[in-house]
Amino acid sequence: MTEQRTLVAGIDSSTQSCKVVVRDADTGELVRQGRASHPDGTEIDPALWWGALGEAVDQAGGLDDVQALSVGAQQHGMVCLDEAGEVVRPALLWNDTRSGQAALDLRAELGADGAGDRAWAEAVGVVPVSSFTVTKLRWLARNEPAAAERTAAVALPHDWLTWKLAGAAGIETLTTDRSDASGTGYWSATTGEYRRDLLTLGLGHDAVLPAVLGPRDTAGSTPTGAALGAGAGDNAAAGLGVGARPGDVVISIGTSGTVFAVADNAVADPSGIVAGFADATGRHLPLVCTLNAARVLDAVAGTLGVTLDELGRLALSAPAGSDGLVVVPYLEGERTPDRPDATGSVHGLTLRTSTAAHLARAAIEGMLCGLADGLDALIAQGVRCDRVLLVGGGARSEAVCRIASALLGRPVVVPAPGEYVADGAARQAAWLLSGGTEPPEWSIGDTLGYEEDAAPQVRERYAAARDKVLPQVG
Ligand SMILES: Nc1ncnc2c1ncn2[C@@H]1O[C@H](COP(=O)(O)OP(=O)(O)O)[C@@H](O)[C@H]1O
Ligand SMILES: O=C(CO)[C@@H](O)[C@H](O)COP(=O)(O)O
Repeated sequence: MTEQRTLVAGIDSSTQSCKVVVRDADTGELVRQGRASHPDGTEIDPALWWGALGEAVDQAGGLDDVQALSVGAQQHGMVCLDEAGEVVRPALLWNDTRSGQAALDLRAELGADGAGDRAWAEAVGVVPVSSFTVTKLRWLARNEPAAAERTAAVALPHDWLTWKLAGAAGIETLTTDRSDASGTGYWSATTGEYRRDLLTLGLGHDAVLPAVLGPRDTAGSTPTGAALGAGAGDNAAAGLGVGARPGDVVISIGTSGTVFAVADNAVADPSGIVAGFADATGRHLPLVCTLNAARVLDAVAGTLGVTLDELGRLALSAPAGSDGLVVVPYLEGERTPDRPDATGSVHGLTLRTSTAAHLARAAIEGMLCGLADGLDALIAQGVRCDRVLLVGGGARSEAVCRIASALLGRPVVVPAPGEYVADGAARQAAWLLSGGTEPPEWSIGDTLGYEEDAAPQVRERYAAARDKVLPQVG
């Protein structure tokens, strides 16, 4: 007789797609998985996330035999609901930069000459930039006042999906978790409390906010009786998925580029470079995020008319530093540094550097230099870095892994290609079932290690070019 095993599921509703994994709760073994695409764009009707989730679940063979599941999702997205729980307008995503001015206004309103930035960092661990929910709410209040007025509750992507999976009862039943609440700009990871005054400063009035669950709390159950975990922001879920411990720094190269670490203490960085988020285990997750990561590779591969694999091969055929060619990759504006209106630029063009190989390498180097700057900022905040783990779609490229090791000046460890956000959500669901004080031990399997000669000169030249960019037109 075959032994009945307990199954859990994890969902990653990320910027570009929805991924579902079904795993054995005890061993973590992958049993089934599915995936469906999201449309492009920086605002999206949440119904499209729900549709993609259904498609990905179907592809993963359904969830009827699953005993618990959790949702991880892109952070910060503004999902406004009215009294009846209807979506008020399409969600504005983390990478939508229209609220750049709103961010500046919110900072100035808490104090002049940098005092406002310090006040925000102390209050909620972040200094407003266009990514955060509170600045999107301010944009809404100023530009679509009727929609702001109709907004009775504000949720994040994973809150809304979890609520839908639980049957979407009234807006007062919405839940979130510490990690995602910490990216709103109106919840403090230090006190564990909402700052309703800051919500009101953004939206113009108070609203229902999701109850903030602890890592092992339940958000209810699905109609088929599966327990719902608290869920998490995608970076916190990835941290759980790779089993990050204090001393590990995770660099994720997806639509966003992120550099983060699990830490015992909260960070409050008044420069705003390091965000003082919470993690998915009850600890903290200081994090640096760039807007331009894997899509830079997509864009340059498209320009050159090559596949991503060919782009990597071309890049490795050019010398380190691309003979002085530098790509500053602000293709969607940038968040770190805070340049919502910037465009990308290419410097150092000569007859010698005007080759596909030079451009391919310079694009990968430029994208990674932004992340290397992020690692420096994290370390400057006192974060330990004993080991760097590289994950996300971009980590599937050998060229990215090799060049990352050279630019970071450290070895990098690359887990086997996988869906670590969805895995982290599944692990949280397994934790809910086990009820242990720590998540169940799941192995991430074999890893690859890359250790290249350090190339500080590449970062120095990038630093000289980094600020020489034009604003967007119009
Ligand atoms: N072999 C590869 N080489 C380089 N990049 C890759 C490769 N495979 C996938 N990617 C990149 O992965 C990205 C998607 O990564 P992912 O982590 O799934 O993003 P997100 O979670 O933000 O939706 C794509 O933009 C693509 O450029
Ligand atoms: O804004 C952040 C982190 O602060 C991003 O990391 C988003 O959470 C989007 O993630 P991906 O879709 O790129 O994984």
